[in-house]
Amino acid sequence: MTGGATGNAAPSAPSARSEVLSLHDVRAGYEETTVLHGVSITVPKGAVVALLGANGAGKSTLLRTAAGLNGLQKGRIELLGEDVSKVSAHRRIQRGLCYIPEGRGIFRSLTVRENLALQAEAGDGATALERATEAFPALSDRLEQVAGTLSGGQQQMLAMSQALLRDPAVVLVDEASLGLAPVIVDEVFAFLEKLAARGVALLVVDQFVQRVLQIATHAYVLRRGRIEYDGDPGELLKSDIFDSYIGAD
Ligand SMILES: Nc1ncnc2c1ncn2[C@@H]1O[C@H](COP(=O)(O)OP(=O)(O)OP(=O)(O)O)[C@@H](O)[C@H]1O
Repeated sequence: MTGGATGNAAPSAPSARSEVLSLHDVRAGYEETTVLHGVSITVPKGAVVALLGANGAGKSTLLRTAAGLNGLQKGRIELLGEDVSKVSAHRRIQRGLCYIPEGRGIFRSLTVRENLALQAEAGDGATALERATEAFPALSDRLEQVAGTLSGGQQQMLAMSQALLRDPAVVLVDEASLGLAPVIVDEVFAFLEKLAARGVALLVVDQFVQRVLQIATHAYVLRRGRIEYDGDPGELLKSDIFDSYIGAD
C-alpha cells in the first residue's frame, strides 16, 4: 500500500520473504480487555517502521504482543517467515527479535557489567561488554556501578546495548527517548539510524513523532487498537490523520 487510511481488517496473505516481522489480524490485550482489534502490520527487512498513535491507542501493547509478552487472543505473528504465535518470548529473542521496553527494562539493582552479562548469550559476556562499551563509551567507566544509579541517558544506553548482541533481525523500541535531555535524545536517534544502516529492521514507538518520521521508511497510526494509517511517512505528515490523532511534537 502506498499511503492512506485503512481499516486494515482483511486477513493478510502469507508473508513474502522480505518480511522480518509481521502481525496478521492480531487481537490481543490483557485478561478480559481487548486492546488490539484485528491489527496487521509488516516490518520488511532493513525498514524503519514508525508506529504512532495517541496515548492509550495500543502501541506498547502491540510491541509487547509481538515480543511474546502479551497473550494473543486471535491472529498470527511471523518472525523471519516462521509462525511464532505460540513461541515464548525468550525463544523469539533467540530467533532474532530484540525488544527494548519503555522504562528501559534493565535490572536496576545489578551493575552495568552484570546487566550486560545477562543480556548476552550464555558464555558470551565478554563480547557483550566489548560491543556495548564500543558503542557507548560512557558505559565503560561505569561497569561496576549499580544500574539504578546511572543517569536516565546512561540507563537507556545500557538498555539499547542489547540490540548489539545476538545480531537481531528486528528491534522493537518503545519510547527510548522518554524523559531524556535533548542531547541524549540525539544520541538515541543516532543509534537507531546506525542500527538501520547495518540492515537491522526497526519498529519504533516514540513521543518525538516528527523525528521518528524523519528516519522512518513506513508509518502506521494506531487508533483505539485499529490501524488508521498504513503508508508513507511523508504523506502522513500532510494528512488529516496526523493533525487529528498525533499533532505536533
Ligand atoms: N497491564 C495492563 N492491564 C490492563 N490494561 C492495560 C495494561 N497495560 C495497558 N493497558 C490498557 O491498554 C490500553 C493500551 O495501552 P498501551 O500502553 O498499549 O497504549 P500506548 O499507545 O502505548 O499508550 P501511551 O502512548 O500512553 O504509552 C490502554 O487503555 C491501557 O489502559
